Amino acid sequence: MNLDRRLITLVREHPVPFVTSVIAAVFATLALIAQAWLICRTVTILFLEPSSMADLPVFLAAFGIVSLLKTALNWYSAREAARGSETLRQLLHNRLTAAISRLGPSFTASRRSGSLATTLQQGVEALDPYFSQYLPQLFISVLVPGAIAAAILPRDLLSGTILLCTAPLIPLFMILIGKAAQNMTRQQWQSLTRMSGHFLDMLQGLTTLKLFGQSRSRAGSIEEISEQFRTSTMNVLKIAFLSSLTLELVGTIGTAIIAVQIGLRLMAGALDFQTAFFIIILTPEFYQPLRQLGTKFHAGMEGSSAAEDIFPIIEASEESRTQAAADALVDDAQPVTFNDVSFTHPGSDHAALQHISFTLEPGTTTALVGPSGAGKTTCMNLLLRFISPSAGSIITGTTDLAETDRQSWQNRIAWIPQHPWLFHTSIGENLLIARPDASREELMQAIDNAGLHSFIENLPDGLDTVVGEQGTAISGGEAQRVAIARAFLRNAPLLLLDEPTSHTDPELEESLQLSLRQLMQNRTTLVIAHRLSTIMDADAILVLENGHITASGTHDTLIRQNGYYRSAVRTTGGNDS
Ligand SMILES: Nc1ncnc2c1ncn2[C@@H]1O[C@H](COP(=O)(O)OP(=O)(O)OP(=O)(O)O)[C@@H](O)[C@H]1O
Repeated sequence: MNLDRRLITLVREHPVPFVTSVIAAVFATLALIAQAWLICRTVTILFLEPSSMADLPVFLAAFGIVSLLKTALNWYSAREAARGSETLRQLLHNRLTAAISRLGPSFTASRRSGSLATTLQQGVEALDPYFSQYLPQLFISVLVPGAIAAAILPRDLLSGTILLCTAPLIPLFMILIGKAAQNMTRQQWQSLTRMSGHFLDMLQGLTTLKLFGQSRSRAGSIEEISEQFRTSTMNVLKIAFLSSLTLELVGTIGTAIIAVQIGLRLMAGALDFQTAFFIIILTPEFYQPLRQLGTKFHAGMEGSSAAEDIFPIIEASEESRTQAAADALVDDAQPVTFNDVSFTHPGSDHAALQHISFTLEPGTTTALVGPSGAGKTTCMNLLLRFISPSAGSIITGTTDLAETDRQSWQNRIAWIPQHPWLFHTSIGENLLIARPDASREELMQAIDNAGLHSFIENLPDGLDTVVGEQGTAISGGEAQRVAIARAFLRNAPLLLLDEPTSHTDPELEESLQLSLRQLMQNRTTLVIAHRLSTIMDADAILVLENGHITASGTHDTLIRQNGYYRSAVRTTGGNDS
């Protein structure tokens, strides 16, 4: 019946609007029964009991009041359900966003951005009809027919029994059809997320596609995926129409049986007119909620499918939070030691790191060098706690990093990635992201230290100039300076630095290095070195090859050994890894 346990648990957290909605719907049904009785009374007086004509104005007035009440109650029921749905969707959206941010970049990197965005937006929105229509309707379709049957049974046992016997056929058919439709709805949802992922991928890589003359063939594959989505949508719609038709049929046949047997008994004089009329009016209303449940069934299935995408993300992040909740706060400046660490990426058949051991001594600079794919970024991600070791441990002081609070650990880190991300907002806000409570003086000092002063002075609106996506264009070197300024603002004891591979002009390069050297002073630094020339002064250089540390030492000791480091320095002239 599309009753996802996790969605129901969510409703239990905020049950009031839903309970109110169902109660209002039940009262609306009572008003409907009263309305039916008043109509019967009025018609009976008009045609069969002229002697009671004096009571007619009272019945008409009561009919007007009850009709108004019923309309108001139905409106209130729908409004409460919509309010409950709004609260739950907001709650789920917040939890999902928090879960994604808690799971971090290694999680987002493992998912296609487009499909993640679809889950976050359309997935949560797909739950609106589930919460606001399908779920209340489930209760209404039990309570309302129940109330109507209770009103009919004491007046006419036969009609009541026919209603009670035919009613279960509707949910029975719904379950049978639902089972067939479940897979199709799932397929439709998967096609949608796949299509979104593919589309975003294509948009982001449009330059590359154009350059290689592949944009047309890629447009073809978008067409193919859209066609798959269209086919799966049509399949789902076919089932939805089929289920509506079946349920309508059951409702119509049930109504017809009641009408025929009532007509026959009325003609035979076995039933009085008022009771017969009362039952005839109420019978379609008896089937109505069940029919509506049929039309909302599709919304229920879509909600359940979306939930299957949403909840695994929240549950995965809950696991990591449970672990973090028991954690201690991180101690201050301490050596950080990799103790026999191994790591295999999920889904990969080989280990990215195998039995790695080294120590970052406080206040020193350690450089990681090695060919592409050696495991340098994996080391950095382990330190950033975007991922955790598959075996071995990382120790800070005497505490296992896994037992410390992740946020408090990350607060002690300044990270300069290879491609710093600039948000579509002012340059000032882009900098303050590193420390939102920084004073104006601290911000200006960081800008000075990073050598960004003249760049910002020349921007049309200074610090308020919008940069990032579609904002003022910013060069790779300037973006790197923004990252350095962020690190100055962060003022964290542990500095992780992924050197940019692109060459800037020598003058800019020199001034970037100056800023970096100033930043590295008195901090524990780990640098992924792509330009070997920049790490000659490092306190320790670790050579990483194929997931193993194959050599370590200073520049002077390593250059004397016949290994990767010496050959890399010789082949690149000390300029590139
Ligand atoms: N998300 C991932 N899933 C599966 N395997 C991965 C993933 N990320 C990296 N790897 C693999 O792990 C190994 C180490 O990769 P890593 O990115 O750490 O190397 P690297 O030394 O930083 O390379 P580069 O200098 O080119 O950035 C490689 O074999 C890579 O293919």
